[in-house]
Amino acid sequence: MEQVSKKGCKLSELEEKEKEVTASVFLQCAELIVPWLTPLEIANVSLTCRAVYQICKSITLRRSSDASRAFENLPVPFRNTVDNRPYAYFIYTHSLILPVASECLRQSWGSNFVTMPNSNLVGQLAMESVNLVDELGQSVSGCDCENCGEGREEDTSTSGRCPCLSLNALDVASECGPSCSCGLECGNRLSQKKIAVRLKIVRDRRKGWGLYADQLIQKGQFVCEYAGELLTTKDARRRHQFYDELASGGHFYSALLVVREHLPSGKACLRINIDATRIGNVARFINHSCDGGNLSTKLVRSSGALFPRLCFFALKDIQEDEELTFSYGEIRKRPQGLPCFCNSSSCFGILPSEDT
Ligand SMILES: C[S@@+](CC[C@H](N)C(=O)[O-])C[C@H]1O[C@@H](n2cnc3c(N)ncnc32)[C@H](O)[C@@H]1O
Repeated sequence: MEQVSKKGCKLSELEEKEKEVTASVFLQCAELIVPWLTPLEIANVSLTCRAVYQICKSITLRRSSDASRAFENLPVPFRNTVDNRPYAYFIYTHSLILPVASECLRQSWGSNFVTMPNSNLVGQLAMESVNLVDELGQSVSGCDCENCGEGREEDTSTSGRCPCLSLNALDVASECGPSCSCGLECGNRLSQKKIAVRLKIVRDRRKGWGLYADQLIQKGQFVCEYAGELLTTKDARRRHQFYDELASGGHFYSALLVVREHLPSGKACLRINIDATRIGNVARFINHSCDGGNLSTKLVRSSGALFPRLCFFALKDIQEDEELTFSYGEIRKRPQGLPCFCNSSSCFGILPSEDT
């Protein structure tokens, strides 16, 4: 005989309702939690039940439709026609950051809700607070002009030009920065804005993922910055060794780049180690080409910022569907280095490598 509760509902109906509410709360929690999981964790929880499987599936789909997690103005999709990997997993940052401890490495990706991509990256704030200051603690070398970007290329006289523009040198460009009175909308902050060209990340059987143009990119156009963790040389050497071991086992792609800025004295250089392997942006997918590729690199210093940033520009007009590449370097220290599949007529057969 069915029992009747105080409100007159049959107990089995109440139990059913309770189950429905519990299931709906459980699924809402899953929607919130799954975007924070790694691909392996997602694969494991997707086995829980059909509803969680569906959530995991739609999050995987959202991840593969935009590597930039809506941080950039335009989505950067993954395209794979060679195997069943839907996307590559990494944490997104749009700029250089100080190293983040492994236990802090979580970022929501693929959620239905809009999240601030870098809001959980503790290294970000620390990096932004590293600025050049004078003896009184005031930020140095900033400008307080209006229309900073005017006369960028044409005007060679320095009168009336933004002082930040006048600092442009052959191998280091200069932009307005943290110590200037202008904001992000300033015309002299080209490389600090979000990516303005359509890109996609395409899978290759031998090279792994690669970055491709998804529209015509004109010669000279800014493409993206090489963003990632800024490491000390000691840490870079340690990670390099670790990545080499992983790469020798196959299917591991490291994105640790060493940049050297030659100082005016000519006797020393500033060494910058950027590791985009765990935390980076779309530039971490740019493959090497022995012929120099179609991208040029330039160090860009923002006024008042301590470190210059490595930025990529189109070396020539780049057609839609063309792979974006640059040269990783000239030195091949290890004859048994990783094989190169750049396919250029000047291919050396092995990727550049040097002692870090
Ligand atoms: C910065 S990552 C580039 C993205 C990488 N392909 C991926 O799937 O993540 C650098 C690594 O990609 C691979 N790679 C880059 N250029 C290559 C080339 N021309 N031939 C073969 N492998 C290449 C190497 O494993 C290299 O260590």
